[in-house]
Parts: sequence; C-alpha cells; structure tokens
Amino acid sequence: MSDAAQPDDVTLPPVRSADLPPLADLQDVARVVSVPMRVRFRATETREVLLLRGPAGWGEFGPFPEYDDAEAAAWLAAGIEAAWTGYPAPVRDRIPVNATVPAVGADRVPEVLAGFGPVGTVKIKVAERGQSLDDDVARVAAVRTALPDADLRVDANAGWSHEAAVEALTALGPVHLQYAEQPVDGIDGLARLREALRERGVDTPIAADESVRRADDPLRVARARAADLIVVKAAPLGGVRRALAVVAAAGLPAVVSSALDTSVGIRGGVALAAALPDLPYACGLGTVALMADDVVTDSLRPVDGYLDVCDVVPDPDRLDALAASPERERWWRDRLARVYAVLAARV
Ligand SMILES: O=C(O)CCC(=O)c1ccccc1C(=O)O
Ligand SMILES: [Mg+2]
Repeated sequence: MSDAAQPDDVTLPPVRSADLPPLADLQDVARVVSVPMRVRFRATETREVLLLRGPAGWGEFGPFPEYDDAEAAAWLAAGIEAAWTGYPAPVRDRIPVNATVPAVGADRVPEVLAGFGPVGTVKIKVAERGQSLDDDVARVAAVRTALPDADLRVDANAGWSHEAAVEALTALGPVHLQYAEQPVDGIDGLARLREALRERGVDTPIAADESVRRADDPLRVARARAADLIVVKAAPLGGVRRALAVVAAAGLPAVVSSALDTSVGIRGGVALAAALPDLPYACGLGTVALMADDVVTDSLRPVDGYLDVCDVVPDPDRLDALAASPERERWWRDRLARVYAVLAARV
C-alpha cells in the first residue's frame, strides 16, 4: 500500500445520483425481462432484471429479490450511470475472465466448463448448504483434471464456519488455490481465519466479496487488513465510478465480478475492469455462459478466455420474447419507484 491512498484518509463518494432523471422517464424506458438459467446458481432458475434505455446507452437494475430498498439503491445508481452518464474511458480493450462453476456434482463439471470455452482461470463454488467437504474436494478435483494448468479459486459465499474453513482450505492446500473468496462471514471472521491459516502454514490468499459489496463501509476490509484482495462489482457498489473510487482507496488488488447479469449488466463490469489502473486477476464476468438466453443477439461471452470491451444493444425481439409476466413487471416497476425514492432522498 505504498503509493496508494490509505483507506483511513479517504472519504468515498456517497451512493446517490446528483442528476437523477425524473422517475417518469425511467418508467417510460424500463423493460423487465426474465432470463432462464442454463445452470442453477444461487438457487435461481430464472434471472429477472429491469433494463433502462437512456441517452448514453442501456443500464441494468437487477438487485436480487430479497434485497431491501436501501441496498437496492446502489444498483439503481449504477443502472442510471450506465444509461444517462455512460462509462469512463477504458485503459485496455479486452478483459481476461474466469469460468464460474456452480455447486454442481463433480460429474457435471466438464459440461459446465464447456459453456465457457477455453479459459486460464476457474472459480468454483464451495460450501453449498446441504453438501459436504467431500463434494467440494471432488468438484475442485474434477476441474483440476479437466484443466491441469488453470489457476483455480474457490468461493464459499461465507458458507463455512471458522473451523470448517480451516479444515477445507487445509485439505485444498495441495491444489494451490489462487485465492479463497469470502470463506467465512464478516470482516473479523476473515481476519481471524487468515491468521489461523498462516499459523498452520496454509498461505492461500483471502479475498473479500460480501464484506465489500454488502458492507455499510466497503473500505473497512482494507482498514482491518482482513483480506489480501477485494472483489468488486459495479452494481452493488453504486456504479463504475464509485467502484473505481473504492479500489483506489482500498489500496488492495481487485478482481471484478458480476452479479449474474444479462450482457447489459456485464457491460458495466467490463467497463469497470477496463478502467482500473491495474488488473492482476481474471474477472468473474463470463457468467452469461450460465444463462440459457440473453437480451442481445451477440452476447458478451468469453472468446479464448477474454471479453472484448464493446457496447451492447438489446435486440427488440429478444426483449419481447423474454418479457416478464405482467405480475412480475408490476413488482419490478413498484420496486423501481420505491428505490428511486430512496435515492432521491439522498440527493
Ligand atoms: O465471480 C464469478 O466468477 C461469477 C459471479 C459470482 O460468483 C456471483 C454471481 C452472483 C452473485 C454472487 C456471486 C459471487 O461472487 O458471490
Ligand atoms: Mg463471491
């Protein structure tokens, strides 16, 4: 953290939109879609999002259904940034991406990997409720067999206890994981685990995800030195510019990831990855490969492990074909109005 800003000295820009377009404009251009998944992920079989077409392009508003309006406000700020402001200038024109393997049985690993094409990095979900450490070890081993030279990382989504994480990451030690993402819950939990692993000679780097994107203060991880790197996502952090500010202030290496978006949302992650001064890791932006459909005809899917930095425009026929039911459309438009009120109150 030598020449980077120290998180103690920094105030982040708040999540708000100084030039919020009128709600009626948002409702006028909103399209609600329901996209079927090819592989079940986060207990989700279809992914619903609300898309916005503004003067600068298309934006996505897709907070997960269980998120409350205050948490969803950051996602709306990100969608408005994309559609009304546009993205900052890129410093690279293609983004290395990882394949993402959900908590499937080891026998399904080859089929899941095939959807991503050739990649040099794979993220494997572990610690799924109802599964055992043996299931995780078998899934990781199946990926290692399929791709002997790939960098492998695991993501527990805070699903392990401290003891379970120590046991699992010790068992996975011989795999030489690139890092373990949010192995346990909470910033103190990450810091304690990191310490315990070091004492046992397990040097797997620890990445913080939920402790950045769902925390009141996304910089507390860095201040507490609770992780070796941070995962950043444009939508939950309030947009590309605010996510860039988080990375600059944190002074830790950052990996950009998605929230299971359509190609419109992935475009935001690509813009973030393209604008970061340093991009030391492949990004979790290949997830369109887990969907069975998309709102564009030319999806942002990895080719030889990379995504090109280029704009995406939804196809009118795909938008019609994927239109959500009238009930779900009403639910999303009501949510848009409530979350808009949260953002407007912060201006
Ligand atoms: O990072 C990736 O490889 C893909 C994205 C991903 O894992 C994800 C997608 C939706 C919600 C949460 C997560 C997560 O990183 O925990
Ligand atoms: Mg994660």
